[in-house]
Amino acid sequence: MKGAPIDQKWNVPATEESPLEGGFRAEFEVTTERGGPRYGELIEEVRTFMDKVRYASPTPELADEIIDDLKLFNAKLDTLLVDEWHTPSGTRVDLPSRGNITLPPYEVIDGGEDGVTASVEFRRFHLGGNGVAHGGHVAVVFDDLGGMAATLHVHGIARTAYLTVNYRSLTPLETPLTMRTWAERREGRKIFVKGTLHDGDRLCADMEALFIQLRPGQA
Ligand SMILES: CCCCCCCCCCCCCCCC(=O)SCCNC(=O)CCNC(=O)[C@H](O)C(C)(C)COP(=O)(O)OP(=O)(O)OC[C@H]1O[C@@H](n2cnc3c(N)ncnc32)[C@H](O)[C@@H]1OP(=O)(O)O
Repeated sequence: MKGAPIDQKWNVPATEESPLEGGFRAEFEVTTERGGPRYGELIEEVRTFMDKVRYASPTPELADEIIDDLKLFNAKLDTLLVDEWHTPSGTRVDLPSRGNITLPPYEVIDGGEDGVTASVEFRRFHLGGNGVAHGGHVAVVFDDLGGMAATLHVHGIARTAYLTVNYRSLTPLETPLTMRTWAERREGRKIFVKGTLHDGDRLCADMEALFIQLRPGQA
């Protein structure tokens, strides 16, 4: 298990009430093949590049060279752009963070109706200042794994109404941390979710959030 629990039924079939077009898609196409066998490596290489960019101080000549190289890469990808529902990024359940390049990499250790446990590692490019993680990146992971806990709890798509993070101690970079998220209670479409982030026994942050289960076809 890496980006999401594979044993869960993510492939909810489309119905007339919950169509594929318009609103939030009812159907998540879980994939392990899109982007090919080395897609995870591609994402990892991009993350490493961002780590380097965050800390490098290039000469103007090197910046010119890298800009030209990046333009070539971007032109290559331009020939293969698809919509969000058909990209590997976000749907590859076999990869950390479902292969989603925008998320800090996490691996789901356990996930179901009772909650989600994941190992998350903030990269060097997630630096906030003074060697530790930016609080916004911590909140992003709480949002994604809180949303996953809500989704698994109600077997339906939910959106964040609010999310409050308490930063209890510094969150280190390049260190395997444990995040737990779970639905504390449910009132109809309202799912009250809680979460914690630990470095070993030390609590780095905790959160409380409200997710609203979307109605069929709701955006
Ligand atoms: C392929 C692989 C598969 C894999 C696996 C997938 C795994 C999956 C993981 C992904 C996980 C991603 C998780 C990211 C999730 C986002 O980041 S979503 C993006 C951020 N959120 C947004 O953009 C939401 C913007 N807001 C909205 O769209 C709407 O306001 C909402 C939240 C949907 C609610 O609107 P609504 O449905 O019309 O509901 P509404 O009637 O206003 O409110 C319903 C109830 O909630 C209450 N409520 C609403 N908002 C609030 C609030 N802010 N505070 C308090 N109460 C509130 C209302 O008072 C009402 O209460 P009751 O009167 O029923 O008691």
